[in-house]
Amino acid sequence: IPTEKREAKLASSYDFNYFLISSSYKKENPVVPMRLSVEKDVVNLVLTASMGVIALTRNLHQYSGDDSASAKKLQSIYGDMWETYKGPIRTVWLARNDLFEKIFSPSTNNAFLIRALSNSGLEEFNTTKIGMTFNNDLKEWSYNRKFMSKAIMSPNFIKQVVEGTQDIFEVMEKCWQSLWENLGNDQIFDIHNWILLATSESIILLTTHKRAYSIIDYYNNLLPTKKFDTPIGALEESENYIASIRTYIRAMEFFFTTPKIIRILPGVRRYAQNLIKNRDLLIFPSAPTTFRTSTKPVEIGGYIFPENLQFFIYIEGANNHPQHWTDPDTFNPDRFLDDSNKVINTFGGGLRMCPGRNLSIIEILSFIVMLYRKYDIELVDMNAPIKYNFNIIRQCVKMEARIIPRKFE
Ligand code: HEM
Repeated sequence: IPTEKREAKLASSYDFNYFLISSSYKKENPVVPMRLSVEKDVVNLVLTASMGVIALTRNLHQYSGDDSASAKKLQSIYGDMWETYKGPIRTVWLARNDLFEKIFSPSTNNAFLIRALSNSGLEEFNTTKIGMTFNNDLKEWSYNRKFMSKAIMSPNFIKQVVEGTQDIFEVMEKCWQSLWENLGNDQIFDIHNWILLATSESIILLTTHKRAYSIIDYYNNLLPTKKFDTPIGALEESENYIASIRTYIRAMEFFFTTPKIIRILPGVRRYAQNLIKNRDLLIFPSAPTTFRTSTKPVEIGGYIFPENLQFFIYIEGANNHPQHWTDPDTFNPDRFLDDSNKVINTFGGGLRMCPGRNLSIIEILSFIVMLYRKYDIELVDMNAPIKYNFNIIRQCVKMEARIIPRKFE
């Protein structure tokens, strides 16, 4: 089908059905829209009215809040390209590396230099002209990005990352030691929280040059009878500060996705105001995201798409694609020895690629070396699914494990 006809077909296929996905993208068995007529019967009337609301909100009622889980399910049904509507907002989802090529191209002529079009929520949260992630002022964004990249790529900075991680790790070990001595060797640790505090402390140390000591705060709450002192000069209320960074990320998602009509509802309004109050507590933190907006008409996967269209890049779906890797869901680090030149888009790509990628890799590597050099980690339940939240980024919320000091002969 010529591309312009495909586009026309795509547009019309949404007009009268409320189904999750356009049948145009479905691989087989196209969806047949169900039609309801208004009858006198009250039950039917209510049903029809609900269908009307659903037709208007389209996929909104199906949105669980977890983009990654929805994407996984949708990819298994519809293949590597599909689209959804949250109310009037059309989003095209892409889940294979070759479909990202134009979006991740490093050219300055790239039609995807903007992550998301400005909307009233992002305006209210004041994030479209400052910072980086949602900054649509490309001059300002480029300046911020160069400044940050230069700062965090310098050898001196990298040295500070490794040394800082080491210091923080030693504080954590001291706390573990005391917990073992006072509560027994079989202690179960929420390993996710310790790691979250350690990495957050590291970022705080690098950005503010102040030690946060949120690990000690956390330990003091776990074992109030054997408290450690927080050293002088530490950032006060560091646990709150870290919680505030997480709230900030949640807020970005809230203001990006919640329509004004919902934001002005009494309870929701209060919530929104609290998120803004939280924003004002902070320096500007970063939030990794995986979506872009077209600023010109563009062809992807054989379809022509208009400008100002939201694209959601499902990186995980592409990274775990069976066409790309053999047994993609098997944990097999050796695969990188054979296929070391394969594309992995974990940090995005092109000019808006994650500027914190080297810092993260260095930090994760340092942390893993320090941990496994001396300890084994044993999950309490190897088969339990990972508990996580999704708001723009996916954050683990709990991971129970025993930390076992390794025995050396
Ligand atoms: C394992 C850790 C991390 C992962 C997996 C990650 C991933 C990502 C991804 C996928 C994007 C979107 C890129 C795109 O659209 O092409 C992104 C953007 C971004 N990341 Fe990260 N990131 C991580 C850590 C960090 C750290 C530590 C920082 C800050 C020091 C950071 C700062 C940013 C910023 C500022 C952006 C927006 C860039 C822009 O719009 O120009 N990230 N990240």
